[in-house]
Amino acid sequence: MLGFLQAASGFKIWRSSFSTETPTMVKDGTTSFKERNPFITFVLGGPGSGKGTQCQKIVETFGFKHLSAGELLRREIESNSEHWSQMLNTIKEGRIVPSEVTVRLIQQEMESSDNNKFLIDGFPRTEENRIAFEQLLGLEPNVVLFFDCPEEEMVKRVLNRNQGRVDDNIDTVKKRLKVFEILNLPVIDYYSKRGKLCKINAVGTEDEIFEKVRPIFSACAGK
Ligand SMILES: Nc1ncnc2c1ncn2[C@@H]1O[C@H](COP(=O)(O)OP(=O)(O)OP(=O)(O)O)[C@@H](O)[C@H]1O
Ligand SMILES: O=c1ccn([C@@H]2O[C@H](COP(=O)(O)O)[C@@H](O)[C@H]2O)c(=O)[nH]1
Ligand SMILES: [Mg+2]
Repeated sequence: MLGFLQAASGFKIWRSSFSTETPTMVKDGTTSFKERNPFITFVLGGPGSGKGTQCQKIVETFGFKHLSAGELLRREIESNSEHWSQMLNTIKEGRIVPSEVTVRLIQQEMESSDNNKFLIDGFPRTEENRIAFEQLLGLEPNVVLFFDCPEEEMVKRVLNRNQGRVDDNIDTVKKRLKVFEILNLPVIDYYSKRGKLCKINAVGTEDEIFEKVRPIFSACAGK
């Protein structure tokens, strides 16, 4: 099944053109990002579960830097960067972009930020993503939020979103849900076993859900 999900994107050819250099290596005496001891939150959940909406509220209340992996990829496509057409096709098909690309984009944003508290929204999508991030940056998340939402509600929210996203249509949403179940749930399960998962019932108003999120960060931010 995993083979089926990844086979059709020509990933092997695409992947081979990325450098394997470890980007966190200390160069010219500068300190590595890891030494900044950043506070990292991964924000997970199916398509339309409300990750972006809740991240916005966390930013406003607790001053985190919000990095949406999907948004970083969409920005790359819009700027016609290398491999933009493969990325666009991958997103249209609801498949997952190779880890090298996504980790590099996230790492660049983190390293260039003055903020040291990060919300990484919609990443890692796969066990391979997770391992790539942890190995390349030498870091693990402090907390993992999981917005748990019924499929029917997620489909309704995505189809009502109206932001012009190429993947907000019923065919792609069905594929994204399948990819979420097969590739992302194992990541959630991994962090659950590591005692890092905060599972939040994502049904209710945006404010009601934020009241479940707030205590997770209040403890460390004193708010
Ligand atoms: N609690 C809620 N109740 C109803 N609608 C919501 C709620 N939270 C978010 N929405 C709406 O649902 C849509 C999807 O929310 P959002 O973009 O935050 O989800 P997401 O998890 O980031 O999705 P994706 O993975 O597709 O980026 C948006 O139009 C948003 O306004
Ligand atoms: O780590 C990631 C994150 C996202 N993608 C691709 O982007 C779309 C949209 O992501 P959203 O989080 O819903 O904005 C997703 O369906 C994937 O195709 C990815 O490949 N890797
Ligand atoms: Mg989102």
